[in-house]
Amino acid sequence: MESSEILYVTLALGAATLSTKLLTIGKRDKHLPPGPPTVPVLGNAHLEPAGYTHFKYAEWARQYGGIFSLKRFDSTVVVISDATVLREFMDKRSVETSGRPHQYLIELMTGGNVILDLDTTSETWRAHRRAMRTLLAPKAVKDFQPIMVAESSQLLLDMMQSPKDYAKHVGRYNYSLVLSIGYGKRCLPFWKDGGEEPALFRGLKAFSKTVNEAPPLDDLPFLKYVPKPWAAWKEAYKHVKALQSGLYFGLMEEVERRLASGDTNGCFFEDVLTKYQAEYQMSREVTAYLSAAILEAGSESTTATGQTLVMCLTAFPEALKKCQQEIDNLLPDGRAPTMEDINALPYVRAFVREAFRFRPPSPTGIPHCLTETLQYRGYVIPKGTTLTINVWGILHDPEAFDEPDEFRPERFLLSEHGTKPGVDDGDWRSSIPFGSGKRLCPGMNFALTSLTHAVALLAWAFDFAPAIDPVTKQPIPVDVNAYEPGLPSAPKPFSPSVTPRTPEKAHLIKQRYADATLAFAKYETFLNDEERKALAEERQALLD
Ligand code: HEM
Repeated sequence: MESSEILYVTLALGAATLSTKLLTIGKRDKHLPPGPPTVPVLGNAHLEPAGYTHFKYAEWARQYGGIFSLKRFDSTVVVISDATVLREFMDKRSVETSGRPHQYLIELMTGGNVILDLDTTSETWRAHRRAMRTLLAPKAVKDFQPIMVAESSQLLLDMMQSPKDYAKHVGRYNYSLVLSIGYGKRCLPFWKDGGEEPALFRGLKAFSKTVNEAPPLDDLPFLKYVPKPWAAWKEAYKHVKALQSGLYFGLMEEVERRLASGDTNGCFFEDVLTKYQAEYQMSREVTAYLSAAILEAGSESTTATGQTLVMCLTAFPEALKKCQQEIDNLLPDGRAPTMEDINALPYVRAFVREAFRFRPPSPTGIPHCLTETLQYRGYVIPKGTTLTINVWGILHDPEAFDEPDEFRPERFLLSEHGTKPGVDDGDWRSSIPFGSGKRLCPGMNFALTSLTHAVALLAWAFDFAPAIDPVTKQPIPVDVNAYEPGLPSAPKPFSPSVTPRTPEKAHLIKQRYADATLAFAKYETFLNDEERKALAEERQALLD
């Protein structure tokens, strides 16, 4: 054969192989669970909406069942939409179902040091997980009660003084809690006196923006090689990395300085530096990045949920009234509910559980990845498959819940999981919004305790209602369907009117805040003498 003929045959064979390969990309293997029909190359990628995917997943679950699959180009996603499948496949086979899909851009930003993104076989994951268990053990959480109570008094005062800023107040409250217990340092109302937003919030916003604006680098890896002028993410990720590591190392160094000067206050990071760093063999970098587990994981979802709770208090007057009646019956002397009172407030607890069901903060969970090929119900699901828990679909399944789109706390008084009569709820668990298996959220009990206490206090203290439009004099309706597209899922801003229920309660709110001065002092050592004096005067002035 002539050399030109050899070249021609080689090219033809190459083209044929490539087109055969291209035709298999996006195709669903016959052993996978069913799913929507695929098209070559894209698979189902063209059918998946860019935001609010949970609505589409819930629709597909009704069509294809409690376990269905999607093809995204060459990769496979399995979506779990049924409590029994969740238990059998995810929880019971957690050793194989608890990996995390690798995300190129996130790894660049975090340097592979963040618990949420690591495989469970990684040493860093194990060390961070052990540390979180120590921080969030029931006994430790009990020790932190004084600051939790003190922070809740700041929350009530802030809500009374500027209800329109409810989102900031809820964010500050949750962040200050984890900052105090983790690093022994409060977050004061940062918006006062033109203060700057905390670095954590700026870092989280920059992180989400970078991830949302980047092209699909994991699905189309060749995009990684697009030159810088056409790939803004290549600069953006460096900015995020610098912001986050600056915050984490900065906080760690602050605690180191306090330890060196003997100015300690018993916060968790003092134990990390003096004990756990050596015990869990954590490098300096791995130790610093524990912040991501404490601060980011610890405040983002709780803040989104806190905002949902304020929305529900505002939008559902009947449910608010029932919370208030229950609290008033339990505490006829009018004192504020304590954490110990929560057990005696079943309706308030049902209100919180219904809010988690009605608007779960992670409606499609956080994706896992299968680390070994598994067989389940006759399907063969290959290693590397992304596993998504369709939390929204499970908690809005009309087969399981009466009128799932209605906010009705009573359903949790009638059955343990709020399911309707006749539903076999043996496979259900109340922790579905918090993930599954080895990766189940370690902060679940802490979050439930602090949020339920906050709701009890807010309902005790205030009447909530939609704010009145100053021009039309009509209430501005709260749209309970208006949610931000990102994760965790938080309501779009709304306008609540928040009024103390009685003048006595308004006074008690100020009194509680002034009484918290001592509990706060331990966490305000970063203030200089002048700042401390000004704050003491401000607290006293409230009571004058
Ligand atoms: C309303 C509050 C919260 C919700 C809804 C929530 C939800 C979740 C979810 C869905 C996951 C993923 C679990 C999985 O992959 O299966 C998770 C992981 C995690 N959460 Fe939470 N969380 C909350 C509060 C907290 C708090 C207060 C902390 C700590 C103080 C915390 C620390 C973590 C950590 C460290 C992880 C990573 C676990 C891992 O990947 O192994 N979370 N959370």
